[in-house]
Amino acid sequence: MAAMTASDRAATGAELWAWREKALAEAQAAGVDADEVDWLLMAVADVERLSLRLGTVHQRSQITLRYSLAELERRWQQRLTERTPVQYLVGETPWRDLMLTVSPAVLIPRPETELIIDLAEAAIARSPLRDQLAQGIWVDMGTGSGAIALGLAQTFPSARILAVDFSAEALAIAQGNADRAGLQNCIAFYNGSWFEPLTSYRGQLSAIVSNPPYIPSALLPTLQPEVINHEPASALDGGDDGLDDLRLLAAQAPKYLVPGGLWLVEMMTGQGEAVASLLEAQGGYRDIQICLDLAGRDRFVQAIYAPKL
Ligand SMILES: C[S@@+](CC[C@H](N)C(=O)[O-])C[C@H]1O[C@@H](n2cnc3c(N)ncnc32)[C@H](O)[C@@H]1O
Repeated sequence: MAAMTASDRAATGAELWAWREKALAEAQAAGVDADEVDWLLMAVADVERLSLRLGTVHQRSQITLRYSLAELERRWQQRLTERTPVQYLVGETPWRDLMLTVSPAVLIPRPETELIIDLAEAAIARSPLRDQLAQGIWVDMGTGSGAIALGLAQTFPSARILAVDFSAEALAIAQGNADRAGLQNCIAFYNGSWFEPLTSYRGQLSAIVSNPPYIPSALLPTLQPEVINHEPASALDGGDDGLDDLRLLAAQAPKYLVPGGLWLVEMMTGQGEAVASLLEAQGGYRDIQICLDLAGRDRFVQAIYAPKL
């Protein structure tokens, strides 16, 4: 980004309003969600959503900017022509009640994933071991931006959370997000492939929670350009049937969970029966449940580790 001069750091309400009108027309023509225009504006300028909706921003004589109008326009054109997700352009995204830093090194945490925290909370509330589990060691496998680890740390303040990712770049973002949320003392970060960095935790984990890559490789080219051209392929590609990583998590978890511990994953709609079958075939799980997302689609599978004695 070019260095900003003092005059770059401010715009009139009328200037921002005119830019917004132009961008809204371009968004409509390009099939981009109109809300993204306001999202970008709010990230750049000291403006409230309501003042944009009501048009009162127009009346303000001077508005402070984080970067210049020219830079705003450059990023907007990048959104339209390169289909760069707006979250990467502004460098952050809301998730639950958190604001998370994101970069192209991490998957943009999705709204549907927010539910995994509520499912974990409900599963622990139902467990006869609830106090023990809630104070135990939890893992977010494939933490990316750290979204799930942070959500778990907020929900289970007495738990110790481990966040694993094989991308060192992703872990740096996740660590920054833990600092930003004041949760850095609750979460330990591990760089490595799935259980590899956790061998010292065998038999000790209260819960394994994960949103692993689950998209069948052949489907990757059919994803929206925002996803396939910008988000890390290593966060998406689940191998031939999409189940490579889910299979590994189902097979390895019994070595790490305490009896009564929770196994909870997100998967692609339509994979519920296959994932439940993996767990049944493994033999060490009970209470296997396919859970729906808010749109009513199978999106999560949970189970309790119950070793055969
Ligand atoms: C679908 S993304 C989920 C990111 C984040 N948990 C979320 O829900 O937004 C999957 C994550 O798994 C990580 N990952 C992929 N393969 C891995 C492996 N073998 N070991 C550890 N992490 C892996 C990717 O780097 C990515 O961050």
